[in-house]
Amino acid sequence: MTTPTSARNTVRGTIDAAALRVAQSKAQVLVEALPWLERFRGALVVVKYGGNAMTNDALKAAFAQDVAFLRYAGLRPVVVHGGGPQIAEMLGRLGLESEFKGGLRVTTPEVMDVVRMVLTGQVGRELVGLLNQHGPVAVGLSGEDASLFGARRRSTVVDGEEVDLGLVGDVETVNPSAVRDILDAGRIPVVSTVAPDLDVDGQVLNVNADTAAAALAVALGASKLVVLTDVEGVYGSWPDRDSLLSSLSVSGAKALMETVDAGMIPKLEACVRAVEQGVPQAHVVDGRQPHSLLLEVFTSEGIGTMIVPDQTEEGH
Ligand SMILES: Nc1ncnc2c1ncn2[C@@H]1O[C@H](COP(=O)(O)OP(=O)(O)O)[C@@H](O)[C@H]1O
Ligand SMILES: CC(=O)N[C@@H](CCC(=O)OP(=O)(O)O)C(=O)O
Repeated sequence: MTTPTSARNTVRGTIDAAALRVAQSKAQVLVEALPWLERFRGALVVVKYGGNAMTNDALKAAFAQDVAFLRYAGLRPVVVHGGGPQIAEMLGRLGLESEFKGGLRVTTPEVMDVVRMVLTGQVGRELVGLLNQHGPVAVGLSGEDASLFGARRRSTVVDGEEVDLGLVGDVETVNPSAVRDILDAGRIPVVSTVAPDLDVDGQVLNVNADTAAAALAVALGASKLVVLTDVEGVYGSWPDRDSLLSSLSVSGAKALMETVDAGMIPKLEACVRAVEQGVPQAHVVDGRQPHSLLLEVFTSEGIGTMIVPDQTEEGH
């Protein structure tokens, strides 16, 4: 844990006008956060951290600072992480191949072993370690623990044809009691999204982390779902960089799903699912920008794209 340095017993000298302006602008940042601190005090926020946003150690450390900040500011963050690129890297090292269809990884039993090992044993552990540098707060668990998730196998449709994805599932049941226990103890749950198969005892399924995060946000009655990814937000006409949307209604998001590329489909599906089932707002935010989570929660303009129920035009 970092200890704040004390300025006591040191001579400051004269504060010049420029230094005073800097100090005042720092105070202004804190004051701008006040209404959001008041509004979200005690609020449960599910944060989905995508593997593509974990590009370097500094960014991961900044993410851990943000989540710890939320916790110490009195919110109740729940982290749900992905790890697609990390799974790909390990598959490569082991000489195994896998392909994506409709944004989902075709998962053989061998690939499933690697998915489980990387998500629960590697990515989840690393995030828990980073968070615990800010105090003994983070507890990792997977969708297998205390029956957190239950999933059923799913297929996908590509070019009008149904395609088998192997051991890939959709989360159909959520038992959030283990997550609640961790929250009630004042800690931060860090969830890996491997899920037991409801139809085959002992079988686990690979589920998309965006959709699992949405299902958990609904089951927990979260105030927000924030999806951190590798793009500034949702673009109305991708890849036109002038078409970044600051907010989007559920109907708008559904219409857009017809046009977006693979990676964005599960994200929009997840946000729509969360908002339709009672989460007041979902956000797609650029995880490559340090502290994007803090900017989303504690600044008046927020960042990225906010998805809200139809006919809602409120600030974040
Ligand atoms: N309309 C759109 N707006 C933003 N990104 C889009 C859109 N359509 C497709 N994309 C693609 O979706 C990607 C995000 O998905 P993905 O890479 O799977 O993220 P993650 O690993 O965080 O789950 C973006 O990098 C972009 O290439
Ligand atoms: C079925 C499916 O595609 N599962 C994903 C699970 C990890 C994930 O979703 O990671 P990101 O959030 O980093 O994309 C996969 O195997 O890559």
